[in-house]
Amino acid sequence: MKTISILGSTGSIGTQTLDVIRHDPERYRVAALAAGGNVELLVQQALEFRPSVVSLATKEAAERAASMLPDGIRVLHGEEGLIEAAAGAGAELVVTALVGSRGIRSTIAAIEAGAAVGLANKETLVAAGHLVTKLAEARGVSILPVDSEHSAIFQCLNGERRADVKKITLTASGGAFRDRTRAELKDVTVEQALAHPNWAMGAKITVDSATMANKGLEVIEAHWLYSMPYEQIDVLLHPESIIHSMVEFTDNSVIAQLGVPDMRIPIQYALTWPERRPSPAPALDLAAIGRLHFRPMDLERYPCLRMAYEAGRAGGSAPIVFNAANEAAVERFLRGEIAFLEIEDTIAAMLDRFPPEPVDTYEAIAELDARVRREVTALR
Ligand SMILES: NC(=O)C1=CN([C@@H]2O[C@H](COP(=O)(O)OP(=O)(O)OC[C@H]3O[C@@H](n4cnc5c(N)ncnc54)[C@H](OP(=O)(O)O)[C@@H]3O)[C@@H](O)[C@H]2O)C=CC1
Ligand SMILES: CC(=O)[C@@H](O)[C@H](O)COP(=O)(O)O
Ligand SMILES: [Mn+2]
Repeated sequence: MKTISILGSTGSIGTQTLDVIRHDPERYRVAALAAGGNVELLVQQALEFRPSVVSLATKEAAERAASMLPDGIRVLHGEEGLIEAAAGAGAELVVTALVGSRGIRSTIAAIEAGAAVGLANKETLVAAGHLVTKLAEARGVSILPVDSEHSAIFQCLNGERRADVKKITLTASGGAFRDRTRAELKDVTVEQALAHPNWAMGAKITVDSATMANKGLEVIEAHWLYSMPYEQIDVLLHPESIIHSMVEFTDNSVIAQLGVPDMRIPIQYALTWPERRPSPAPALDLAAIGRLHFRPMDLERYPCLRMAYEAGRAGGSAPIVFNAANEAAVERFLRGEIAFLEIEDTIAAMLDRFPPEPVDTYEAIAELDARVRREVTALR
């Protein structure tokens, strides 16, 4: 039986992780669940899975949850509650499914406690990849990718020698606007940006898919997870999201991982690795799909991806600035305060305003992240 804590249990990844657990209940015990403000769903999950710790974002939310839960469950809140859920509930594996850079601190806490990490929160590696990978190595802790592309690469690299890898290729669906020109992006609405063609995900990542910032974050995530130079990380448009990513070797052999676009497959692999188990997700039927399509990536069409490559290559503070500017701009877009194309303008402005410099501690990352957010909020 594996003991698991889930940070962000009420979100898209969190609820699908619980679905994987529900499908194979003898194998898992849930140690802790942490969420933001969705008290009703968290309480429902706690009554079903009986963790010893739950945490919510605020004291008020935690008090409301406590009034609905039995005495045996400790109800915590805020950053301290998150850290306790990550590090104090005895989990062997912590699934990090918070959205955004607020996931960094609790991921570090899980690693410091010696727990393996099922990493969905890609912003952690984008902003703190240099610290988190070093810490995980020092503690002998595995970071198991949940992100579908990185799970695919993880599976393709199984048993291979790193020296034999020529390049990795991340596939990109193109998101909600894959068939629009840049001119056609001027007046797109929030509702249109949230209509991802293949995946049902949280709002922030769905907008990131539409701007291609998601693939930019994933390029940086792959750089840290697989110690891969940016020159050896490619992106290929693949509208069907059936090939989740691939690895090309020195002999020009290419190994790809395929499956239906259902996150329960990569989530489950992070939970069961190195074993495989029957999945609640449907099987892939290539004959029914018939054809798969591919298009080259155009960095002029997708400046967010170009800026992510540049920020990743520059290193130091640049990916932190890219990530914080993107998060704050997407929040503003979702609130209707800025237009879709102003997301990329905001990132460009922040990368100009904050030239790359070394950032070597978690505290310095958090401080820079907050400064960039303040600047974005103050724009216009
Ligand atoms: N969804 C997907 O298919 C994929 C997601 N990812 C990555 O996984 C991460 C999660 O994405 P996704 O599940 O889509 O996001 P969602 O928005 O669906 O879920 C976010 C979760 O974070 C919780 N949360 C928000 N604020 C706080 C807070 N202050 N304290 C504690 N918890 C908080 C939310 O709680 P509440 O709802 O209760 O407020 C919710 O449980 C992201 O980094 C994303 O990029 C990667 C690959 C695929
Ligand atoms: C499911 C998953 O891993 C997402 O990150 C997905 O990759 C988003 O799709 P895009 O390829 O459109 O970014
Ligand atoms: Mn992905």
